[in-house]
Amino acid sequence: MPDLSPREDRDPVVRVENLAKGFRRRDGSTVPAIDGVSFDVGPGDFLVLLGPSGCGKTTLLRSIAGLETPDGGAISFSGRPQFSAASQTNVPPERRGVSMVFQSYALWPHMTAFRNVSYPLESRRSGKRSKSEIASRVRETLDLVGVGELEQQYVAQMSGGQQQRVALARALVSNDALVLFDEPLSNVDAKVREQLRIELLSLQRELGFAAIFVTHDQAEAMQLGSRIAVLQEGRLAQLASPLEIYTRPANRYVAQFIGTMNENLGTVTAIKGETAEVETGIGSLTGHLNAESVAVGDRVAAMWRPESGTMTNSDPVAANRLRGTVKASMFVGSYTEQVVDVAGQDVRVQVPGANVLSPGDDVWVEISEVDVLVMPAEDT
Ligand SMILES: Nc1ncnc2c1ncn2[C@@H]1O[C@H](COP(=O)(O)OP(=O)(O)OP(=O)(O)O)[C@@H](O)[C@H]1O
Repeated sequence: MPDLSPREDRDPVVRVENLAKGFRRRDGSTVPAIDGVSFDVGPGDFLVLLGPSGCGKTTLLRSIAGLETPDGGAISFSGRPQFSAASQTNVPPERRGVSMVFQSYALWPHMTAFRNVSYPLESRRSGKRSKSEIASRVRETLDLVGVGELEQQYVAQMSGGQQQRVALARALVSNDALVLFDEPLSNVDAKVREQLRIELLSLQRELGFAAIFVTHDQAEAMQLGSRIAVLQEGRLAQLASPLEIYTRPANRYVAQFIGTMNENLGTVTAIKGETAEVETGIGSLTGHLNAESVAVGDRVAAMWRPESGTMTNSDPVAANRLRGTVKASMFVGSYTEQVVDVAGQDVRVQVPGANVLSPGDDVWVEISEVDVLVMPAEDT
């Protein structure tokens, strides 16, 4: 098994430098699937690669695994080069010492859970173990992921959730420092998915491996990631903690992709330090300026989260107040979703608990200045 222990303390588990990969289309043009991406993954990190279909997540993950050969840049694991366009290094996947969990499980359906999980240990040339050592390691891992009692069952006879647990056991059995996940939970039903996320996180904390996890589901990314890399057409739009991505999205694309946002387009009428006043179709909104390059007269988007709005029918006090009429009011359990017509545009407000209003009610919506982000309009 390749030694992934860091050569020097400062070497991350994974370093990706200026990676690029293009695919040739039939018409001869090239799609830049990854376009100059760089990041580090430290020990115990859980990095989520997030973005819509076609943004390059899978190509990036497969390049790290060695299943795809990039055109440019470099990849190293704990200081050891795995790929380098400059020095023409390209370590084959089976010698990189990483495990991968796929959306399709990629198990052998007519083999037992035990055989599926023991295979990586038997097939790795270095670090040969005895049969009984392998058997006890396989049983321990199957127990760890909660399918110990299914060890002699054929994979074809298992539910999707059970199969994905076996696939997880197969990835964890070699105890690699890095485990890669390619949308592993998208084929299991919502309840099982939720449960597997919680278990995956506690397993990752317990075992201490670094994880890179691809998903297009932003809620999954928020739940799992210690950091999230949002990809936009092969480039890194933002790499930050879930909290930072949610509260301080780098641009309009990230803001629109993560959670729900009210977005009001308008023109900047005044700038004071980091605060900008924007004249929008629903009135004047003041908020935090997200980019230095914005000037008075520029076209921008004023963006705010539904949960940042409050509703009142008495005189409002916040800097941003909008007068509107309730269009719909839906109790969804922990909050009530209000859709309010303000000057012909819908705004969404989430208020805690049950607070159902009648359509046609006149209301004020208030949003504090710190909760409104002002971003360049073209930044999508
Ligand atoms: N083998 C290939 N040949 C040609 N183009 C490809 C190939 N693989 C990927 N692409 C293109 O590269 C871009 C990135 O694809 P990739 O599969 O990495 O995206 P993704 O974000 O993982 O999408 P999804 O969530 O749909 O899997 C897309 O435009 C895709 O069409």
